Amino acid sequence: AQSDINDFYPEERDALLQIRDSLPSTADLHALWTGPPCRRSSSRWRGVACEDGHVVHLVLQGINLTGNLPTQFLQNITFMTKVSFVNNSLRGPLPNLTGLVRLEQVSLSFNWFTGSIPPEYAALPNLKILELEGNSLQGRIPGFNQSGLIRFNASHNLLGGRIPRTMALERFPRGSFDHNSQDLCGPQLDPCPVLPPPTPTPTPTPWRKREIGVKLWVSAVIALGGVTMSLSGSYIDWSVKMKGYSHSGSRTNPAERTMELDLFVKDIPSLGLEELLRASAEILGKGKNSITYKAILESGAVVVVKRLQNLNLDVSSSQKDFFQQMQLLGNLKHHNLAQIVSFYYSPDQKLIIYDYVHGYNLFKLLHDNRGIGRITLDWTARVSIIKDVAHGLAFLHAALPSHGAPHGNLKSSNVLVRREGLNYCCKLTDYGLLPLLQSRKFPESLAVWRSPEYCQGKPLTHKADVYCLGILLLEVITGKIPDDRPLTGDDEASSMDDQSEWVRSTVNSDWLTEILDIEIMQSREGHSEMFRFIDLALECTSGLAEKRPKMSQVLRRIEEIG
Ligand SMILES: Nc1ncnc2c1ncn2[C@@H]1O[C@H](COP(=O)(O)OP(=O)(O)OP(=O)(O)O)[C@@H](O)[C@H]1O
Repeated sequence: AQSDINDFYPEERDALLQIRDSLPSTADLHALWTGPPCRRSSSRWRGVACEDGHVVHLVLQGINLTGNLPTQFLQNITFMTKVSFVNNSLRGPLPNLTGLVRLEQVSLSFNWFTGSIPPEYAALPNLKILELEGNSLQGRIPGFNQSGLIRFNASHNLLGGRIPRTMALERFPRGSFDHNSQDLCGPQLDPCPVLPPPTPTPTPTPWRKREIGVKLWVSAVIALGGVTMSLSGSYIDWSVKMKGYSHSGSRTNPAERTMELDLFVKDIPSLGLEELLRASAEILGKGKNSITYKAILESGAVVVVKRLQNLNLDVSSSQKDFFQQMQLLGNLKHHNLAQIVSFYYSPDQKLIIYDYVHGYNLFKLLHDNRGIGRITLDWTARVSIIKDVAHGLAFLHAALPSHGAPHGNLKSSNVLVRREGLNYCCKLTDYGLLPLLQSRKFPESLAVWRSPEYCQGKPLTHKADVYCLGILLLEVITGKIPDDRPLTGDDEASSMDDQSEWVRSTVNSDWLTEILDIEIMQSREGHSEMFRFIDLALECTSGLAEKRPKMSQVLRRIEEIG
């Protein structure tokens, strides 16, 4: 009989070591994956499970595993039944799974995988769960028809064409397929066209070669170019995303493309739309109403492009309203706002182009990587962040007095934090879009839609932003993530379902110091300020909008405290 130590298969270990040795992550796999992966039916390796000395599960989720998965590495782990790399930063093609006949679960969602879904995935005889959502996969969906398939999700990719009409795939709802290319079709989404689309005639001059008179003044971001260029090699093809409207967007007319856009940054260097389309881009985030890209232009300049989606379903505003709103927002200048550089409108596409802010968003700074290896955010930094946020919001309130909620989407992921030496500088983004999104269709997609008054069907005022600021203050002080469960969307039910419960449970503690984020609790100074901020946050999150202070008062109090 083999001893325990030898009771594993070296080729399986070697395969796992390829990951350990080639992909950085926040889990220290070098320290955690030593010795044999399996001891009969147990494993000490993080994320690995074994049976009879064979590796059967590999589950590495949310550890920021970064880079290209070695494509063939799984081939030698022939007893594998479950593989999951959900919520990492893996790039390149999906792994080869040919011959892994025991596989029951393949979960690769929320990464940056590109290329197509390999047809051999449809030949895995025992597949029960396939999760691929939230990548950048292209091409057609293969004809999955495994009778045991109980979960399938390929949404939020760039897939196109006809969804194969198999019994297995027809069992899955719209949500398994939506947010892909416009031409992905089938009974689960929009029906496919009966006739093949006509060949375009005559063949137009390639759009890249057209004279496009669009100019964007981007010198403000050129200064950041050097920093971001160092990230080269990890970008998806931005022009693929944009071709959605350049080619298939039949309603886009050439005159519109050559129209001069309004520009909000005054410096001289110019840029055509052509160059924007050629820029390589990386997806920064996908929300219910938008996808946000970081685009690196040929000049090295970096911009952020927010592509608003679903507005044609929701928007009550016309092109004129969109232009007016963008003119208003683009002309706002404040050092605590991410500057809008320009915008683009076509019937199918609405783009807002911002200055790129080099740094992290506040959500990441507060919550990512808690535990070993985390860089803590001390109290001084938090006070300076709170002040910047309050200045940015107070400016918006003064500049847009007639707007319901001038920011409308204040939350920690929309606070961009740049480190400047020992100091932090924050810029608010995603502001001013409420008038363009007047629908209850996606009730969780704007922060003000979680305020008590909205949930009770009442109109939104500046006080809804104050409410969001109160939530943000509590998040900064307690380190707790605000309740983000989707609302029901049904007025009566959702009136009970705003974030008030989260506020109460967050501050409801017998020992006041227990509510402080552990990272600031240990600081020797500042406790009385922390509690004064909590008092202010509670006033800001009052269930009654009229009881909340005005933003100008909030700013004054923050200045007094800090
Ligand atoms: N101007 C910018 N500069 C740098 N990073 C940005 C900029 N704008 C947005 N980002 C980053 O892109 C991410 C995605 O933005 P996006 O607004 O789509 O996401 P979100 O905040 O998660 O969702 P929502 O659509 O509800 O605001 C943000 O979390 C932020 O970190």
